[in-house]
Amino acid sequence: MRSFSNLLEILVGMDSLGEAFFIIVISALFTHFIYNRVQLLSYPILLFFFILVPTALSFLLTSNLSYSMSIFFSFSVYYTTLLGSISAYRLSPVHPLAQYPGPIGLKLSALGLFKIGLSGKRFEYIRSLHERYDSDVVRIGPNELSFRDANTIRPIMGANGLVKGPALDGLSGYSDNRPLVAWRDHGMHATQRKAWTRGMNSSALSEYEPVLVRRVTQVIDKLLARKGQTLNFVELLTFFGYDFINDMAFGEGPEYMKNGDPQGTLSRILFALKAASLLEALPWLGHFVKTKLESENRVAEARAKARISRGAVTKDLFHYLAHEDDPDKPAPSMNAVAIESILVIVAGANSPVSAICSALYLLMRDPASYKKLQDEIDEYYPQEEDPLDTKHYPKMHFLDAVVNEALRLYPALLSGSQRSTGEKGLMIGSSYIPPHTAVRVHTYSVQRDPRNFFPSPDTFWPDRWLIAKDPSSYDGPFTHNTSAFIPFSFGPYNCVGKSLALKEIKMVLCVLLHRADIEFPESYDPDEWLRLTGESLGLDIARYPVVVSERRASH
Ligand code: HEM
Repeated sequence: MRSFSNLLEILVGMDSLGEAFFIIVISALFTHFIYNRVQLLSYPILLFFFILVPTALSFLLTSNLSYSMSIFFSFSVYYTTLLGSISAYRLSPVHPLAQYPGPIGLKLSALGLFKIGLSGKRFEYIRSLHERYDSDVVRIGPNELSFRDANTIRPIMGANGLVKGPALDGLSGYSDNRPLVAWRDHGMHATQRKAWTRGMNSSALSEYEPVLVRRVTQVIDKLLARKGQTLNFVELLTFFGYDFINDMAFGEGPEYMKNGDPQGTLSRILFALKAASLLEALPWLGHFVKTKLESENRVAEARAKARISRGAVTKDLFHYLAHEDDPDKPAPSMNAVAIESILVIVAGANSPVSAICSALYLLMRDPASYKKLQDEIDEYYPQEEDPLDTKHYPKMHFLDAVVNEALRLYPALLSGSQRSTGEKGLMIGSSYIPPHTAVRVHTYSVQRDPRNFFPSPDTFWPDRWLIAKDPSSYDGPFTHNTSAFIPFSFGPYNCVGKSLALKEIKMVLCVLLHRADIEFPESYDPDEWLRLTGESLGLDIARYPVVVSERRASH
């Protein structure tokens, strides 16, 4: 009461300059109040609150100050108050996320995570925060939490879990025409996913298999054509991945393995993914800037449109996405189908290639596992059997273990996929997460947590997957929590391409180790790969050189 009467006394005693500054401060506080409730995301609204209001307020000062000084002081006081008020609120105990630990820089602004993203090591940084604060929940943004506890996977990502967070809004330019992965609305997502599910069912996959066989044969022949020489494995595999996905999705493509990439298209896509990943931290920027991914998007869309107009030559993925398989259903618009093309290319090519390259890297660093896998392949595929024939893959437990272990250590989405608590908020255990909080289960931390995988959670040890099936075969403390293994995500937004991806990864590894021996050149320091591998929109795998020698000719 006393402070209120003090305030009144001050106000009454104020001169006109004091009153003017007081009004500017109150206006800035009001803008913060609005900012906390509404997204100020259109040019006219931004112009109003951030330019027009302080400009109009400067007129209150013109009776005491020159016009230019009035503008200067009005903007200075307005912005200082606004930023001060926002910062104080975000750091204060009244902020809804105040109870969760995190570095001050990240609590203050999403720019903090944006800056970490530039290093490509956001995944390692977030894991280090969980360790530093010894907490399963850390605050990684003013309004974002990261979770490390495997028990949160189901409530956050499961069937009754949360909708997608705003991270990918910026990439879609907030448009109503989005690829499947970017839909936040459960209903729209479920409708759009139906065609994808048909395009990835077992009969569709068997249509794609001859294409895969042809491309795998081609890539191994390419490798062996340069036996004894040092070659860039990741680049060749990337060419393979893009050639396969173009055939599988559009029925044809630019033939990177044959022609190389003289136009630098793939380097542009990979660079664009890095730039685009930064928009994850500041999605609202998508209202104002177009990323380089946007231009690659247009190229991919043009290819999809040409394919749809041409009609199917084979039953490729767009055969299903464009409902050519079900002519009785109303066909989706050309734009709605074409928008999927960049998702097909990027998710369909990069993720399996990253998995193959990380598995091979890890095998080459672990000669015992390398030999064990090669022995298993030789056992199932003796000389007279063809490893391109997938019939034995389901029985090859060590192959399965190698692929799982590579995906455990290097999942495609190292930092997981963002969700939002929406209007209702979320109760997890005894903690309440307030409405409109962005949350992510941090895949990299969960999959390397010793409470889920023990011993040696950071070590490539495929045998753990065999021991899990027969725990009596291991003497000592052992933990293997498969519900903490989520490389393909979990719940309604999980990876629709999982079966195709696993078939592709297994076929390449099987045929490669069947026909060739492969190792790093002596001059190469494999630790360099660990330093350079990072995170963009997905796993950004570093290149490494290999030397191959031939074991046997093809069938
Ligand atoms: C090792 C290979 C792969 C891994 C680790 C992987 C991982 C993932 C993950 C983690 C998600 C969830 C994304 C999110 O929640 O935001 C996802 C979604 C998706 N993936 Fe994959 N993926 C792989 C291969 C593929 C392939 C070959 C395709 C086929 C073209 C594909 C198509 C998709 C699509 C369309 C989605 C969106 C699903 C939806 O939102 O309903 N992925 N993938």
